[in-house]
Parts: sequence; C-alpha cells; structure tokens
Amino acid sequence: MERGNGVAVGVEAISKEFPGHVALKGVDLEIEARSFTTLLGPSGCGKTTLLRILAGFETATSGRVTFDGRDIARMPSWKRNIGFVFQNYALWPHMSIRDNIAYGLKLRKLGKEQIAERVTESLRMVGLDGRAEAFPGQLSGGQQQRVAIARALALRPNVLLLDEPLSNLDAKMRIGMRQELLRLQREVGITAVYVTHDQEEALEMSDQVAVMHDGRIDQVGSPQAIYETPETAFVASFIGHVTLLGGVSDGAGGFRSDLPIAGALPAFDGALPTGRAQLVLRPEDLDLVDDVEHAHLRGTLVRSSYHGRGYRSALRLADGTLCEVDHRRPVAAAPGEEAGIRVGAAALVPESDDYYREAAPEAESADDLVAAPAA
Ligand SMILES: Nc1ncnc2c1ncn2[C@@H]1O[C@H](COP(=O)(O)OP(=O)(O)OP(=O)(O)O)[C@@H](O)[C@H]1O
Repeated sequence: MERGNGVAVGVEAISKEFPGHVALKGVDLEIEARSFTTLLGPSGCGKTTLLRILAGFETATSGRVTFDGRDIARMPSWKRNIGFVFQNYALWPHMSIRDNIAYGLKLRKLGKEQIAERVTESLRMVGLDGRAEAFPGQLSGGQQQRVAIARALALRPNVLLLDEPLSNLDAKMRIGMRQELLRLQREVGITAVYVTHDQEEALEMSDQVAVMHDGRIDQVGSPQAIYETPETAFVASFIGHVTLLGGVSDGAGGFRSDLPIAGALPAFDGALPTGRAQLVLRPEDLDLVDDVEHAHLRGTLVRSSYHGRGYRSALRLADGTLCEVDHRRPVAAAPGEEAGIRVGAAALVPESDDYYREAAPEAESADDLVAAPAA
C-alpha cells in the first residue's frame, strides 16, 4: 500500500443485511493513507459490522470496498494484509507472549530469525521489552492490550483495524493508552480505522471522524468540524451536551426561532435550505447576563453549580426546554428567578432526518428572521 497522501481505503455504497435486520444502509467513506479514522456511534449503529467488512470477516450485501483503488470483495481476509485488534484482546492464554505474537508470523512462513526480530521490535514499540516469556494471565489488562497491538503490528499490515480496543480498561489506563496508541500509529505511519462509542476518544485521537447512526454515516469530518459545525441534530447531540431550539431556516443563513430571541444571533457556518430547523446551543458558547432585557434568551434559573474553572447553570426556557450555560462569574439570580442568556456561537441543523424529503414550509419575510446571514 502506498504510504503518503491518497485514499488507502474506499467504502462505496456498502449495505449489509442480516436476517431480519439491515445493519448498514449505503455507507460511503474515504480513508486517507496514514490517517487515523474513527467510526463513532451508539451501540447497534453498525460500526463493528463496517469494520468487519473491511477486515473480510463479513461480506457486504452490496457495495464496494477498495484498498488502494483495488476492489477487494473477492480477496480473503488473510490476503488483505490487515491487522485487527479486538476489544477483548483475543490472546491465547496457554501461549507465551512471544508465541502469541509469533503465531501469525509462522503462518506467513517467516524465518526463525526474522520472527524473533519482529517479536522483539513489536514488544519494544509497545513498551513491553523483556516480557516475551510471560503468559497473558500474568499481565494487566492494559499490558495484554499492548500485546494484542504488538501482535497486529508485527505483521506489518497496511491497515490497522481496531474495535473498541480500550473499552475493557479502567478509565485512567484508557486515557493514557489513547496517546500511546496514537504515538504508535504515527511512528509506524499506518492507516488506522478505529471503532468507538466514546466521543471524547474520537475527538482526541482522530484525523477524521465518521459519525454513524442507524446504519448510515451522518457526517464525516475533522473533530473540529464534527463538534463545531454538526450537520444533523443527531451529530450535535451525540457529541457533547447541547440544547436544541426549533424554528425556521430562511435558506440564506437566517433563522426564526419558535421562541422569541432578542437581537441578532452570530452568523452560522453554512446555510440550510428553507424549512424547519434547529438551533444548536452548547453550554460553553453561551453566557449568563445580568441585563435580562438585552439578552438573546430568557429563562428561569433551575440550578447552578461550581465546577472548578467556572459554573454551569440550567435555565428553563419559555417552551419548557432546559438550557445549560457555562459561565465564569457566579449567577446573580436565585433559583426560580429570571436570568438572561447571551449566545456567543451557534450551529443550525435540519429538524429531522427526513428534512430534505419533506415539502419545506415557505420562508417568512426576511424581516422576521433574527439571525443575520453570514457577511
Ligand atoms: N451476525 C449477525 N446477525 C444478525 N444481526 C447482526 C449480526 N451482527 C450484527 N447484527 C446486528 O446489526 C446491528 C449492528 O451491529 P454492530 O455490531 O455493527 O453495531 P455496533 O455499532 O458495533 O454496536 P456495538 O457498539 O454494540 O458493538 C445490530 O443491531 C446487531 O444486532
């Protein structure tokens, strides 16, 4: 496989039907060589199925997978030159670490010396030099997962596929391993495809995140793009905490909220077609203001608590929506009293997945739209 820029793995219109269940519904994805791509989504959205199709453990019902532009549909798993790391490590308990790593190399008919070299090199890469004669049961979970990674890397695969590799580790170990895994991926310069349901993990580790939802990819982009400019309500609410406010998009970057909003909102990135839409508000993009009259939104304070670097307060808006706001100064209002919210940044998403298939409602006059189109 070519090392450098260019598409290493192509996924084109992949669908997968199991008896009684459609797990993938036409998925397209391009994975750059040497990049770290994450398939992120809730349980059951199809991410493992997609990874297993890339590995050749599962056959797609329709669509195409390419490695370096070559269709690999008929290529058996063992010929694809992939490394696979499973959630449960999948080490052989009765074999030493050395034998666990050497096993796949023997199958590939490498010579004794070469195998010994690869075992030493891969154990060194994961920081387990000197543990070759130990058995998996003598190692911690984190060390066992390092062995599993070393075993995959020893094969010098073109693509490394990882299925929730850190989710069996305790929280502290998991966080340390993220950076370690990333360092290894960069050092080896390998194309990595990583499955997780942990949004923090995805944002921290990835060059590219594909957010999956019900057998489809809702959005593909950099962690920043996924977080700051979500394209669907699902992506917005799956990544971080958000408040969604209903309204109408005018098709030119403007938005008329169902709830009264005073003054102009900051401009949104990108424009939606005319129709029902939702304003995405993240706590860190909002602020509490004392001057309720001139706030964008008003709400009744429900609670406020200190979090070290500031406060998080929850306000009940007029339509009953609970809106969370992060702020630096303590709130002046007492619970039950009115407080004002200033919107520093916001995104706009269609109201439903079927948005583009529905007849869009007519836009109101531009004067009714509170948000200024991007200059
Ligand atoms: N062999 C199978 N036979 C029938 N249904 C299956 C099979 N494998 C997966 N599914 C179903 O396909 C859907 C997607 O499964 P998949 O394992 O890809 O989800 P996932 O996003 O990886 O979830 P998780 O994080 O829980 O593993 C699920 O509803 C699952 O029950």
